Amino acid sequence: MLRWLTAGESHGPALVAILEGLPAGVSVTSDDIAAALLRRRAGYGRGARMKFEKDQVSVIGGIRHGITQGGPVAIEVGNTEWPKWEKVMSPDPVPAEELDGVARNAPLTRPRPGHADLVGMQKYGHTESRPILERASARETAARVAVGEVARQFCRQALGVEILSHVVSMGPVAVPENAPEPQPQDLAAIDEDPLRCFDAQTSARMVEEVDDTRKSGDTLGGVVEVLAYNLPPGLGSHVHWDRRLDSRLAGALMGIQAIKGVEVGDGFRTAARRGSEAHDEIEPGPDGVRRRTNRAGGVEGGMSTGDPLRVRAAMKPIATVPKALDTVDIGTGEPTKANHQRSDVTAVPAAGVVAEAMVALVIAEAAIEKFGGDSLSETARNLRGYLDSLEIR
Ligand SMILES: Cc1cc2nc3c(=O)[nH]c(=O)nc-3n(C[C@H](O)[C@H](O)[C@H](O)COP(=O)(O)O)c2cc1C
Ligand SMILES: C=C(O[C@@H]1CC(C(=O)O)=C[C@@H](OP(=O)(O)O)[C@H]1O)C(=O)O
Repeated sequence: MLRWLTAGESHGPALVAILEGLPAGVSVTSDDIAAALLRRRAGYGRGARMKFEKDQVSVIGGIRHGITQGGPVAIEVGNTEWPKWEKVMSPDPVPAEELDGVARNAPLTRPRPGHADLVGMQKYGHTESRPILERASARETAARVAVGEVARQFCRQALGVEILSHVVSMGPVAVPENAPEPQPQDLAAIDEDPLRCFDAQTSARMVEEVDDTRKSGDTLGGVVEVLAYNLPPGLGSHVHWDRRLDSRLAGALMGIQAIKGVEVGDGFRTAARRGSEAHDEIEPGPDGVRRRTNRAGGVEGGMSTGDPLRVRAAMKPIATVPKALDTVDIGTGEPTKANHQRSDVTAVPAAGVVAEAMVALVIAEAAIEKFGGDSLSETARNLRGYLDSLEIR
């Protein structure tokens, strides 16, 4: 069984993540994790914070000399901005006079629409939103990407699975429906594109859209697509709702801050088609049976089919809109404008990197469930044995 958890706040000293249940023998270094975190920070449209803040990776346990040992993998992602927040976010009590007049400590009583602020204050009994927004912030996704990188290496080394993502729409600007699907070797080129879009012409139009939006004091959302190649057939199961691979992927993607819709395969587009145009017909192929198309996105009956996995996640526009939205000051009860300091214009490219991490964690979990193994070689051997013994190919 694979389990993982994160802890930490946006302006705390560090985020931490623990990944438990991963076989021994996966090669992964702090540099691999740091590189994954750098990818998450990149992307046109992100705000000032991405420039001055740095992630500091320390592996606390579970990896020795670049190889997982079989015990829990614990990773700390330190925040270089912590000295500025040491008093405001101190875990221990701070004398009142030391906080007097500290601007960062001013109570945030103007909850931002579209954030966890208002309902979080109600639910947890706070009179200001700092305690809520610190944990709700998508800074937490740095910890997910850290453990997601370990899971990705497991997927690659044990299963030969490669995971990538690209931005397919930014606000109203979308990649054409018939554009070619990126392949694993295209990931480096996608990462070089300012919007992580696999279509240079569309990317240029997306950049313009982000610039226009920034100028008008507004924000943007969009859609990312994650692809996973070389999955074996049979991860997940049709027998129970929470064992379905599609439901687990949907939950994992919806669990990313600001994701409001998930599509598996052609998803919502399928709903508009007739049945004869919606499914993937089966035919004899040179290596056994195969599907003629992959409209289902590599999942049928809640199980991976062996065709490329294709899922999309729709991100809402950033909620901390610079031309601040209407709210109520909880201290006075008066209408006012929401708290705003700065924000990303869009974080869709970063959301794609986070989505890759979530997909890697779900695939790793489903593979460990099916193939077991306390070491990488044992998992790989069990996978080979399963593939060799498949009666229908
Ligand atoms: C990578 C990433 C970066 C984000 N950056 C911001 C941001 O700068 N400003 C903002 O208001 N929301 C940002 N968000 C979204 C908020 O965290 C999210 O909307 C908020 O926590 C409320 O959660 P909900 O949208 O899922 O309801 C970001 C999300 C992600 C995934
Ligand atoms: C710090 C990160 O993202 C932050 C996520 C975030 C939010 O509300 O989710 C809001 C912004 O922070 P702030 O409100 O302090 O400017 C982003 O910069 C990160 O991704 O590392």
